[in-house]
Amino acid sequence: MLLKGVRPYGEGDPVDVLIRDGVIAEIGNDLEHDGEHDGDVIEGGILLPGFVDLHTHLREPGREDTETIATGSKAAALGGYTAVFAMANTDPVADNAVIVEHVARRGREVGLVDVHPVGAVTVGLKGEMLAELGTMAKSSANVRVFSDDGHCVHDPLIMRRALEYSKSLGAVIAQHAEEPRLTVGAQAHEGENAARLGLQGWPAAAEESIVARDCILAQQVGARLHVCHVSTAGTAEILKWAKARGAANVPQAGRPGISAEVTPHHLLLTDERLETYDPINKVNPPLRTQTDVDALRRALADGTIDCVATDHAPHAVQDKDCEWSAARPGMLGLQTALSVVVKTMVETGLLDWRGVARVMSEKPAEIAGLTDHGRPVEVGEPANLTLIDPGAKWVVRGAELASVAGNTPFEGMELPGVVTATILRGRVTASRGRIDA
Ligand SMILES: NC(=O)N[C@@H](CC(=O)O)C(=O)O
Ligand SMILES: [Zn+2]
Ligand SMILES: [Zn+2]
Repeated sequence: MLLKGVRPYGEGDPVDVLIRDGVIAEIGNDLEHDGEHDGDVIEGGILLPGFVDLHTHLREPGREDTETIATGSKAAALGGYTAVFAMANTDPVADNAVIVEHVARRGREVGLVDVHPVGAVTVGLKGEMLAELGTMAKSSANVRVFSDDGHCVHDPLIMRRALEYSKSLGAVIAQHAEEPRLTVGAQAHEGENAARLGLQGWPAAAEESIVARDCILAQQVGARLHVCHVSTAGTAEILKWAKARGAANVPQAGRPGISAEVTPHHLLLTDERLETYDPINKVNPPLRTQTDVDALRRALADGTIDCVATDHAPHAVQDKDCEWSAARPGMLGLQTALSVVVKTMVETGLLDWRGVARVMSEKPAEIAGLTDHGRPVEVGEPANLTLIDPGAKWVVRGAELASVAGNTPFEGMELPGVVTATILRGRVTASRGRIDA
């Protein structure tokens, strides 16, 4: 395959990139095919390492009416992703080797993106008994990220045991930080808007108190903690404090002791959208205030928050087109993530394209311990790549997205940045909005 006139990280003059046997073989000018096979030739664009999503809900097994590993993989490839981590809140829950091996095998069969199953921390996500982290880690799914996402590991002793166990496995615990006793019946950010609209509040303290506790536990144990979907300015401050404090005892050289992600929707949307009571805007943790949005953008730019993760959460029409308190929380994210990052971070000057590569590919891969994704765009590296047309714009239509579900909060928005090609080990998986099956 030959990429002609592309600009790695959007820097310097256009170059040609020759890919052979799934590896970047040559980078230079006026490169030609090596003759034996013509392969694809793709022209132009900004070349980045393929995106890695640490937080995706593929809904298989159990809710294939909203997404499957196949449709979710298509959405991921169209969004520029070459690897995704599929959360364990499936039905049955991915709290044992059989389920995680099924998800990994299905992902390989579909073959559009590397699907890495996340293992549950506790049996059934109930927060009461540790799941078999060891057998999931030793299974052919090679699980290295454990999370009860959708639920919080709220018992501090269980969380401490999970951190100790994950440390022995060289794994990381990804926490959905929500103190459940502070969010009983919570529907939206606890602030002026929820009060005025009569919606039960989801206080920032419910997230921040868990994050502070978990940072202290992780540093005491010397284990690795990843904070899911950071949503408040306060959590960003706690992360800055914890990272400064914990700089000394990084448990595994080269891999962050404490890391965190922010979602595209928390970088752009606020609780002003509650006005319409449209449950498309219902999400856990909830949309917060503009002050929070601005703080999250700054924290992502300065590295306090390590990466972007989509929290791609497909839901059926009947779980969204209903009255607010009955609706399921969650938003689609895989196909719109890059564009929202361009709109909120690149166009605002907070990140350059090297920064986009860091937060969407390099850091997620490092946190999860992937060795073949998030690599430099250099000769000898695996050809897991994403080509972007930065100047193009597109209008989001939920019905046109690859997911079975259509619950995008960006419906009708014109967004900047189009993924023109996604390449998985030298093979085009998606180009200009089409899947190259
Ligand atoms: N984010 C959400 O609002 N929902 C997620 C679960 C989660 O991430 O908490 C889901 O699985 O639907
Ligand atoms: Zn969550
Ligand atoms: Zn989630």
